[in-house]
Amino acid sequence: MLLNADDFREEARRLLPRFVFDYVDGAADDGDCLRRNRSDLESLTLAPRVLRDTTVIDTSIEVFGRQWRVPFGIAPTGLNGLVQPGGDAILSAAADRAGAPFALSTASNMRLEDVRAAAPGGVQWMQLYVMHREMAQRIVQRAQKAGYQALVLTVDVPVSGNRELDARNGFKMPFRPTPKLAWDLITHPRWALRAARAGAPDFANITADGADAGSASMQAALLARAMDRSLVWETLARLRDDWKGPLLLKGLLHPHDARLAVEHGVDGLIVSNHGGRQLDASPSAISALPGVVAAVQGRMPVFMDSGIRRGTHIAKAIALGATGVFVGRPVLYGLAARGAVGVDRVLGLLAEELVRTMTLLGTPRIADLRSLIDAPLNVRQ
Ligand SMILES: Cc1cc2nc3c(=O)[nH]c(=O)nc-3n(C[C@H](O)[C@H](O)[C@H](O)COP(=O)(O)O)c2cc1C
Ligand SMILES: CCCCCCC(=O)C(=O)O
Repeated sequence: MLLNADDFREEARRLLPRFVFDYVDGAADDGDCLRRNRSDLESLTLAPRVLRDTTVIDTSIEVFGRQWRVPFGIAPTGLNGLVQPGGDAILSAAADRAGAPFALSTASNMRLEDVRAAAPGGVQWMQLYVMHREMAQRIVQRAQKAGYQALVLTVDVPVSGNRELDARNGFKMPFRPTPKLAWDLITHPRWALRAARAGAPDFANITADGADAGSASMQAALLARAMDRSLVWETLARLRDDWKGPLLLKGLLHPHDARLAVEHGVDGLIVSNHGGRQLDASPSAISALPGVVAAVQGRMPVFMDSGIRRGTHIAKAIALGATGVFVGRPVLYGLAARGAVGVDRVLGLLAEELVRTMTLLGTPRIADLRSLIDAPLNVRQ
């Protein structure tokens, strides 16, 4: 039975070729940070209040003038077309149905304009990787024109994390079958057939860029996660000018960086260690959250991702000051397991678990969760 995010993970493991599952599920080096994300979330406790009216539970929040029905959204993940062709359109539409935001990765296999069209009424944010400044500028312009409401600059990938599982699996694009990969495909015929019908996925936002050969070298750069490492706080000003809507930084963990973000006119933060896929020595995102929240002093919303698998995890992050959270792998497990229905179910499970948690805690509104931290409750920091 598929009763929680971990069940969907096992189903995804069964249905996806090994190299795809490992790409989605894997982490950097030894997976220490990945495990820490989860165990730190698990070790926190929330002491419930009793005899409070919880007849109606309201999980909605308002972010940048838009109402979210739930305080969580779908994090940007690249190469979703590998999990299922058209993955980003499916995820985006599912987020919209759940009243949640969707963040599209620069490394999508679909053009950002097409993903936007899949859920024109939804909250959609565009994630930016800067391999090349002019190309990034064009992506920003296209995202603005297509109607993305916020821009998320990912700042924790100056270089790729060390993904040994991918190396062992010979996972690289363009896809060149080796005997090991061929066996992987033969033993997962449903996935292989669907992928063969759809054709080899590429980085559609880069190929759609139009700038002559920009494409080939930029695709290679993105594949290698070879970003522009000369990007610094001072050069953020250009992006700040180009993008007219809210600008968020994703991948911050240090309170001092949070203060710099405030000084540089950033509108929001996503405290994240990339789901443990970058620096394996990083602190868990949940343990870094209170320091960032304190540094920001309410001057902008602070979101968190990395390790969220349960409604209780969402409640804990909010109790520690997060405006809301994002989930990465769980929705990809849902997509792999049952397509759109699976994504709906994973989002639905998280929402149901959150409602149950809020009822058990005696906190009918999201703001009540936030005040848990100031109350004499057992919330460890
Ligand atoms: C398969 C995969 C691809 C990812 N691709 C991107 C990406 O293109 N851009 C980005 O900013 N973060 C990317 N991330 C990181 C996620 O946005 C997010 O930080 C992370 O998945 C959160 O951790 P969780 O998977 O434990 O929820 C990726 C994560 C995964 C699992
Ligand atoms: C193989 C290149 C994928 C692009 C970047 C995806 C990503 O950020 C990740 O964590 O993986």
